[in-house]
Amino acid sequence: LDSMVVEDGYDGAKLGSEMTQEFIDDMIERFKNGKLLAKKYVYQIIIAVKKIVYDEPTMVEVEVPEGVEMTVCGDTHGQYFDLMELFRRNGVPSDKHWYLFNGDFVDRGSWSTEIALLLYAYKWLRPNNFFLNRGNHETDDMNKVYGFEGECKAKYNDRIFRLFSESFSALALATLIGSKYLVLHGGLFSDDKVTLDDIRKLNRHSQRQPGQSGLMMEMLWTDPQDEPGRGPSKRGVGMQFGPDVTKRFCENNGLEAVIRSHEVRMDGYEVQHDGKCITVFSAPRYCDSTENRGAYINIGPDYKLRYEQFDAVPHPNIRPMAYAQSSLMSSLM
Ligand SMILES: O=C(O)c1nn[nH]c1-c1ccccc1
Ligand SMILES: [Mn+2]
Ligand SMILES: [Mn+2]
Ligand SMILES: [Mn+2]
Repeated sequence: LDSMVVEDGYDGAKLGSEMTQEFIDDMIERFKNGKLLAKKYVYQIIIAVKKIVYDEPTMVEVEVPEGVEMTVCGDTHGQYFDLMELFRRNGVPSDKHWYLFNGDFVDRGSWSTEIALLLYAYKWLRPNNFFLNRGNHETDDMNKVYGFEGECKAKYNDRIFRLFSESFSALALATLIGSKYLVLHGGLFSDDKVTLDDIRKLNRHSQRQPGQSGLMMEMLWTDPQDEPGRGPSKRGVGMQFGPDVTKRFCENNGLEAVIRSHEVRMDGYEVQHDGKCITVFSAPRYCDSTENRGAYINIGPDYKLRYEQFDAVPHPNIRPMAYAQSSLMSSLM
């Protein structure tokens, strides 16, 4: 890395051995204007964040101290200009304004590298008050089909995609807020006996991709259903869990609720299962087609959940999945 030089003509801020707010501010403007980062800096950012997140527990545990507000965001799916709107409405990450992004940062929207690099830059700058959960779109199979792999190759190169892929495998799978709210991308389990300790003890590094079964797959893929019990997944992967499953899990683990994402909601969020299963989704006008709002959840030291909604903003005329490799091409590669 040290021997790598910044390409000629790069007119952005310099990055030294540590991330700075100044670099982030410059990066935000560059991305708004359709510019890229120097590849050397992209390598540095991903490598630094992979190291940070690799050493985090599979379930990160965080309290909200006095004077701090924690915002939980759901899927952003490469919708960079809508993420800018969220930060404009709700405030940017700072020492007093902590953020947790609950997976599916990339794919679908065509500014996935911009979102991934911005979230990673914040994680590097503020490792203890900026949090990232893995989603089912932080996986190779989804990135090949839904645009992130193609976007990395189009804007940067294949090595950068492979570095992102390794960093995605290192991400935490859940975040426990105030011992009250378990935040994870998909949802609960086919086995009633799963406890927070099982999640803590899960060695996420032994399996880079979630596969078709097991705790990691279920945490990234399952969905709530209104009917009691469990049902088949509509996605062909995972399963669906009813209000009784959520009630038992919360009782067994001393939780007030499970906060998850993974599904679009017309209001940007939905409270289900008698208030014990909350979906939050932060990609308004999803894929430029669904007329949904976006939402995020603000949590203060009182641990009350405050829901806020926001609307999509105009973006440059690049369609969703503009860089997705055609399925034929990617199957031939
Ligand atoms: O791309 C999405 O909308 C999405 N977000 N989470 N999971 C999916 C998904 C899963 C399987 C097939 C298509 C989309
Ligand atoms: Mn606000
Ligand atoms: Mn999603
Ligand atoms: Mn998802």
